[in-house]
Amino acid sequence: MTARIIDGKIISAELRARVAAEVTRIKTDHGITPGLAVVLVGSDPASEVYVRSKHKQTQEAGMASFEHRLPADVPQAELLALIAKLNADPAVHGILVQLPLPKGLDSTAVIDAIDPAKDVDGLNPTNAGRLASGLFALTPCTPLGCIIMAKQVHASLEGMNAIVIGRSNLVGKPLVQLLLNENATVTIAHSRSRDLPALCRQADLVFAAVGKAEMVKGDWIKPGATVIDVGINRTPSPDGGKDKLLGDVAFNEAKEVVGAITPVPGGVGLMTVACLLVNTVRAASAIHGLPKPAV
Ligand SMILES: Nc1nc2c(c(=O)[nH]1)N[C@@H](CN(C=O)c1ccc(C(=O)N[C@@H](CCC(=O)O)C(=O)O)cc1)CN2
Repeated sequence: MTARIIDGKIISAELRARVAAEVTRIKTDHGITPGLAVVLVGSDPASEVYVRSKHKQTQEAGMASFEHRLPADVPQAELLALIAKLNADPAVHGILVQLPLPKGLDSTAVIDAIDPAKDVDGLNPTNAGRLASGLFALTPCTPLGCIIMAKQVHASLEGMNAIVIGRSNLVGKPLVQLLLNENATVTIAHSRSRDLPALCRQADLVFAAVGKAEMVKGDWIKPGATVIDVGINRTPSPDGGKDKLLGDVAFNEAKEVVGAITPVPGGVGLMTVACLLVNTVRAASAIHGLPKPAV
């Protein structure tokens, strides 16, 4: 069987074009420019790359981008004061604090401080609770991207057996809720699950979000299954060159078995930023009481 490669480059570009069209419409019809504020604390090299990409793509979509950089040793109170300022700023419709935060800062308190209406990461307990209750919520970006990618292969996920490997607040837990909203049958597995390979083999849809390079092997996968690989594991290159990016799935083994699979890089990661733009448009529309946007 030849595996279909689910191309994040193409799907994210299409989504970003739809966001840009929606931004133009909101500006023309309502005179509102959606604005996103991204807060980067410290200088983690991967976070720097992600924040630069967020800034560039926000501007390309026609939105206002506000970047705030703080030193790694910033006092918690100063970070919370910046969040309070952004909560009150009418030009800012979305607030995102890049994670992970440097040691010594309490990320739970920081996320709690973000106005739920501007929480474009969907991590505030109000949004997490609303999502779990089936209400309108801003939803974490990577799980949103996972669902969009799965739906490129299956128009409906209803009744499918899905496994989510990983139970983080950023990916695993919200992804389970989104899959339930799609009427999938969901198993959530984690480091303490017994016989993970056997659980995995029952799934039509595999979402791997464990953060361990190539942990999910080819013989764990049901033939023809769809695999969405959320892992981005930086691994030293054997020849001492640039680090390699590996997913949580052993891609070369898996592609011989699956029906469709996302690559790493070039898969889910690219959807994360595109979905952040979607959430910013949704937040701006909700804050101003505009009709639901077309993205
Ligand atoms: N506040 C948040 N922090 C973090 C999130 C998040 O959703 N909210 N997710 C990740 C990092 N992330 C966005 O912030 C992110 C990850 C990956 C990519 C991406 O484009 N990946 C590329 C490879 C890029 C590379 O070379 O590193 C790909 O997979 O092809 C974008 C954004 C943790 N923090």
